[in-house]
Amino acid sequence: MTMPEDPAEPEYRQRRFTAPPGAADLLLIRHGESAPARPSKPFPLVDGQGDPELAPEGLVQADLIARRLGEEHFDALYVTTLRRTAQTAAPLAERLGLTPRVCPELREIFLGEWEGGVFRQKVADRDPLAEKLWAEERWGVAPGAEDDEVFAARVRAGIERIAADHADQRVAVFTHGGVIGQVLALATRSRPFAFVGADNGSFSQVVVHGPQWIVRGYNDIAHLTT
Ligand SMILES: O=C(O)[C@H](O)COP(=O)(O)O
Repeated sequence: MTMPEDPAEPEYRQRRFTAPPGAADLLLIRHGESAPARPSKPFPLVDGQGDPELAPEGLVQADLIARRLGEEHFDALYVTTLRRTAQTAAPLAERLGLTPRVCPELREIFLGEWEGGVFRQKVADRDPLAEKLWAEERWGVAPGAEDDEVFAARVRAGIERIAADHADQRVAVFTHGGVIGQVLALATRSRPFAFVGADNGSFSQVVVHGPQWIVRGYNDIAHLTT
């Protein structure tokens, strides 16, 4: 026999996630597809780093990002020093009436002698050093590349700076595949490359609350596949 419910008894529903007070809610967006690398025409460099423009496919992805997010609220948009992030942010920035800010710390890993498009060729050719880089999960295997710990520290500094400037706010950060992988590795203490390979135009989400970085999503591409 079931007992009748006592209307005075308290009940406890499952809790929905809410960001802790003071946290910054960061949507990490990988830029759209960039122009193909051609051995005869290396990418222009900015501070030594390859700076291709978006490919036509990347421009379409930028529009799809703006269509998905254009009715949502963001307090700020960030891009890096590399034009593929600014080009990807442009349609959303226009819809929202926000001017993107630049976070240099969240520029891509510096790949030394493999900048300008060479990295893609080495990977496609299954160059032994490229195979070693993937096997050991260390960018520093590329000749002259940025040290992995230095990269991790600057990415951490960039995320911490944005989080400090945007407590209780929501921010879209247009950045790079290597950077998104690094942010999620820092958040989860995972293998270094466990989250490398986010798709162009994808969304990943991290809620940053001091040293506590809460992962809310990785590689959401629903807006690109409809
Ligand atoms: O394909 C590339 O050029 C590298 O993987 C760089 O990735 P990114 O375009 O996300 O910076």
